[in-house]
Amino acid sequence: MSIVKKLDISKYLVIGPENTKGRPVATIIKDAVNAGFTCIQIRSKVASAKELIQLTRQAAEAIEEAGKSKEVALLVNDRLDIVLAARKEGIKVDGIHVGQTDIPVDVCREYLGEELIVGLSARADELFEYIKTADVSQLDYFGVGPLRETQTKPDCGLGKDGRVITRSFDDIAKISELSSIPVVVGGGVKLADIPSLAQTGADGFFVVSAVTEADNPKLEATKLVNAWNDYKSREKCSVN
Ligand SMILES: Cc1ncc(COP(=O)(O)OP(=O)(O)O)c(N)n1
Ligand SMILES: Cc1ncsc1CCOP(=O)(O)O
Ligand SMILES: [Mg+2]
Repeated sequence: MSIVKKLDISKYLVIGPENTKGRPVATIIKDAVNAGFTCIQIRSKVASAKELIQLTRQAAEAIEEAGKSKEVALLVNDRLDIVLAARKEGIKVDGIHVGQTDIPVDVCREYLGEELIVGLSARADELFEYIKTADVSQLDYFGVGPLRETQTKPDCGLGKDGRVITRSFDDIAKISELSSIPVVVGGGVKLADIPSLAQTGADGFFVVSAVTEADNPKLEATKLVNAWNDYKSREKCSVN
């Protein structure tokens, strides 16, 4: 089965070398995947193309070493060229995440085909209307946020008036209900937020610093995974 059909964005790590306090990106990815993270995105605003390809290779190897290549998707942020170059080198990379001002979704789809993943950050302004009306025919999921302002991406959620629009748990519940494709929520998400986020009906959470800046990334990743899974298994019991 292609990875796009079993895409799991419930526990999603976004990571680059600028986030890790000097520690190897691949080691933190391996820790996160072993802890139960289900999706990894390589995101760097400072790495060169060559470095991004190398990071993608190391990430793919880390996922492989954890024995999770068939279920954990590896995406690259922004850079269609890196996805294509990495795949040409035989690296198992599964798709791309783009934002509203990045390469258009239809171009990504044209180059990546139907078997790879294309994720898109939802707009900040008029978000409810956007989620209701956006063309999602070539998309696999929406990234939504921020829950709160974050130093990792200070421009996240910037509205037309130059102010950051944060999302309440009620907003996220509404967005999750309105969206016809899966929704993953990030931006300032910490361990204490996971139970409330899991209750919103969102398909998952994404984090950078909660894992990448932790003294013990594996322990923090495990706590995040357990918090999400605990809520979801309790929810399942109460339905059955
Ligand atoms: C899962 C996920 N959601 C949103 C984003 C933000 O993407 P974008 O708006 O393009 O901003 P940059 O990450 O490129 O700064 C994301 N990367 N991942
Ligand atoms: C990549 C990205 N996109 C929206 S917020 C963000 C960064 C979130 O970082 P953190 O989890 O450290 O707040
Ligand atoms: Mg982007």
